[in-house]
Amino acid sequence: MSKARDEFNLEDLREAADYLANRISSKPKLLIICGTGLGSLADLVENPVSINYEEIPHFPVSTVQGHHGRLVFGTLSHVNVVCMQGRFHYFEGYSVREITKPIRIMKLLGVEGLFITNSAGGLNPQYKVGDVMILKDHFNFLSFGGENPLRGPNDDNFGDRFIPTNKAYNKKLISIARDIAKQVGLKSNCHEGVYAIVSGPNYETVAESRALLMLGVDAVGMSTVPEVIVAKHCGMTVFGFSFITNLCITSYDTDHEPNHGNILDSVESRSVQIQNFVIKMVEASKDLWKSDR
Ligand SMILES: O=P(O)(O)O[C@H]1O[C@H](CO)[C@@H](O)[C@H]1O
Ligand code: HPA
Repeated sequence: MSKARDEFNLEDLREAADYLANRISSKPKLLIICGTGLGSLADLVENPVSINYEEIPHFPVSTVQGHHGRLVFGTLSHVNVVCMQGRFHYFEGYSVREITKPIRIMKLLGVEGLFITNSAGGLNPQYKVGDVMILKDHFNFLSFGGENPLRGPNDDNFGDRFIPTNKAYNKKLISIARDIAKQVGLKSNCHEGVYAIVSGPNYETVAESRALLMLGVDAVGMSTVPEVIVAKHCGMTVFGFSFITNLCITSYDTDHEPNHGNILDSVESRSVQIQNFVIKMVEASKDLWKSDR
């Protein structure tokens, strides 16, 4: 029986990175992944060059409503950035290695930092719809079931076989984010918490939401963690936040049900504040991403 080609095959990753390098005039230092409904973050990019995922060799394609499926290269606060307007999820049928392929391609292009965003359901009883949660840690339920993107042959070109993840989210960037949240008017709507990935695509049962809460999870979604693990493996500096689009249901006495349409609408309501938050985060951290470093 023939063995399937490894999604992290270096030749394929290099082919994709070389293709992108030939289409852009300056290489990015910072990758911004736009979560569900947060694609308008890419509208902030100056002198944009957009490349559809379909055009890039070996790149996966987006299948979820609210994810455009293109890379937007350009500058933000004088930093060379690339936005992924659309990400990949395990529930779409992709393996966790396929989901995280873009991280390795960007590393080959010279990216040193990752700003990762997502839409998530709030579990912490203090959270409200429209709040922001800065990620201080995560809980990888996929990995508990063996679905870790680093499972399989380790490529030493990128990083070591065994890596720590207890400091996955950069503390300095978290502290900067605290101040910036106040500046953009998010003070009482901004929290620091633990994000958990579940496979989806169904939203949680009452029993599942209650269990997640007991385990110390503040917000739950279906993304982000695989990308963060692969970014840490290849030495990137990571900052992440969740936009709380709905509250997880922990009571049997309600008729309410979460749905993706409402989730997209709730992001819309705060998009300007979120954009300002991201612009100021890039501005405040720009010494980390200087192009001549
Ligand atoms: O994590 P992002 O891509 O922001 O999207 C979140 O929103 C979708 C569910 O409404 C799921 O895909 C979940 O992961
Ligand atoms: N659960 C899981 N994923 C999500 C949710 C949720 O409530 N909201 C947005 N993404």
